[in-house]
Formats: sequence, structure tokens, C-alpha cells
Amino acid sequence: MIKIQNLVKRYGELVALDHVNIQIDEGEIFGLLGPNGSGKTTAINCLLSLLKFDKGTIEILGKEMTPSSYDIKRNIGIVMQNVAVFDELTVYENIDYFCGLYITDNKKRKELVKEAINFVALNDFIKFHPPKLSGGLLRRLNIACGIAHKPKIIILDEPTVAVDPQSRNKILEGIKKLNEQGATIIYTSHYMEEIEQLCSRLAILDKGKVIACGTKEEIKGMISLGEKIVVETFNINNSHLNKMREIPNVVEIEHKANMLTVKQKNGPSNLVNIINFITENNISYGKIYSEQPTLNDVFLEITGKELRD
Ligand SMILES: Nc1ncnc2c1ncn2[C@@H]1O[C@H](COP(=O)(O)OP(=O)(O)OP(=O)(O)O)[C@@H](O)[C@H]1O
Repeated sequence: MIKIQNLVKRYGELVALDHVNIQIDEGEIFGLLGPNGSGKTTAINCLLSLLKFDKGTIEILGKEMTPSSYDIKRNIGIVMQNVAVFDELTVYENIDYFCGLYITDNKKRKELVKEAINFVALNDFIKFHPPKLSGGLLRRLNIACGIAHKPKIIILDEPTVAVDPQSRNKILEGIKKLNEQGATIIYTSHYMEEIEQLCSRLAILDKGKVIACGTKEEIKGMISLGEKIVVETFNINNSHLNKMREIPNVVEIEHKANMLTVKQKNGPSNLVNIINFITENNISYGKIYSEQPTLNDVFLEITGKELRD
């Protein structure tokens, strides 16, 4: 569906995209994850030919994307980071206007607008003007305007920023539904939980570079951290902690407020080893559980900093 090769974009001295390679297949929900300023919006704007870039090629639906590729653009729905609707038009009129840019048949457009309104659950607000809507409802209107014409590719640039949890869930459910109906989705976010929940594959961007790309499992497999074992303990001392560091696969130990976190490399009996140590040393414990690495752990191990620094 989309092939980005060796994309370089500079703003003066700043290299905003540094030889980015990404391929997105039909039917995927592809996540672009990265901290603020990592280049997500720049990548989207290059993809849409809204920005000129310095080097590289972009193909969409098998053809080179250029500013005048209207046949390709007709197949793309875009939901920008900043809400872009007309305050003078009602909810209904806004969706009808954006849909009308692509669909000229009045009857068909009416059906599509109705469908989009149902889809984002704005039925009770169709006569409202945007300034009267809450932040979450406004974002839902923005989405309806971007998707009403049923495009093959839908690009959403951080659509849940500053949205209440209820609207956020509705937006995420809606994106899954659009994908089930056949749309290929590109979703940018700096929330790793959303990307984990939604996306089949993802690329992690940092300072304009793709530092990891693949399925969640592939990306988590790139790092040495296998799992984190967390134990609620009450009488553990420094001598115990030092001995635990010698248990096979243990790479890091932290003990804070009665919670012991043991980071381990992949291994067959990590949890058993920790439980055995605790019981053999008469350490009293409450909860004990094992956590798989998160995308933040991947980011931390590769870049040395937290995703949300
Ligand atoms: N028009 C511009 N002129 C100069 N620098 C820019 C311009 N637009 C973006 N940048 C810089 O390019 C880098 C990438 O910005 P971009 O907006 O693409 O990142 P982002 O990952 O989308 O961030 P955010 O999550 O904050 O939207 C940042 O360092 C930003 O300051």
C-alpha cells in the first residue's frame, strides 16, 4: 500500500527525517510511535506531499506520490493533529462539506454522511456548531470529516491528544472498526499503550530515525530484557539483594516501597528461580507477578531514555 524509501527531510540545519524506510501492507493498522519532536507529523506531511523532502521516494498504491497525484489522494482520508473544521457550519454541514470534496452524487453522499455521524456517535449533535462541542466531541467530528468518503487509506495523526477517556475509547474502537471494514490505517501517537492495543505493526521514531520496525513481538525481541518480575516483599535486606544479583539471567534489581523489581534476560525458569530464592531465604512476600517488556522498555534500552522524557 505504502512504500517509503530513504526519506530525508531537513528544516535548515535540523534533520527531521533521517533515511526513513517504512513499508505498509494492505489491511494493516500501522503505528508510528515516537516522543514529541521525533518526526511523526513531518513523515505524514511528506507522505501526503504537503511537504517537499530532500531525498528518497514515496509510493502509494503502487505509484509515486506527488503533489498532483489526485487519483491517489482520493483514496486517502486524513485526520490531522489540529482539528480542522469550519466553525460557521454545523456538525452535519461540516461532514457533508468534506465528504462532498470526493463524492458528488447527492444521494450517495447523504448516506455516507449519515453513516459517518453514526460511526462517531454524534447523532445528538448534528445541529451544533463546533465551538459548542467539548474537546472529545470535536475530535470525533474531525475524524468523521476525514473518513466519511470511505477511503482505502486512513491516516490519523495523534487523534486522542487531550481527549476524555470515554471519547478516547470510542475513537480507538472506531479505528478498529474502520480497519475491519477494509481500510489500511496509519496511526501516529506518543502513547505506547494505544499503539500496543491497536496496531499490528509499528515503527518507533527517535530524532528522525526509525530505531525499530516490525510487529510488537519482533520489536520486543530486539532487546535483551526478557521479563520483569515484581514481588511485594516485607523483610528483604541488602545481603539478599546482592545474592539475587547472582541468579542466572538477572540484569537489574530495584527495591522501593516494599516492591522488588527484578529485570531478567529471556530464560526458561526465571520466575521459578526467584520464587525458590524467596522461599529458601524465608523472605515474606505478598503479590508476585511477571511482566513482559513494554515498548517503553524497548525505547529505553535502544536510546537510553524514556519514551516520555
Ligand atoms: N516548519 C518547521 N520548521 C522548523 N522545524 C520544524 C518544523 N516543523 C517541525 N520542525 C521540527 O522538526 C522536528 C520534528 O517535528 P514533528 O512535528 O514532525 O515531530 P512529531 O513527532 O510529530 O512531534 P509532536 O508529537 O510534538 O507533534 C522537531 O524538532 C520540530 O521542532
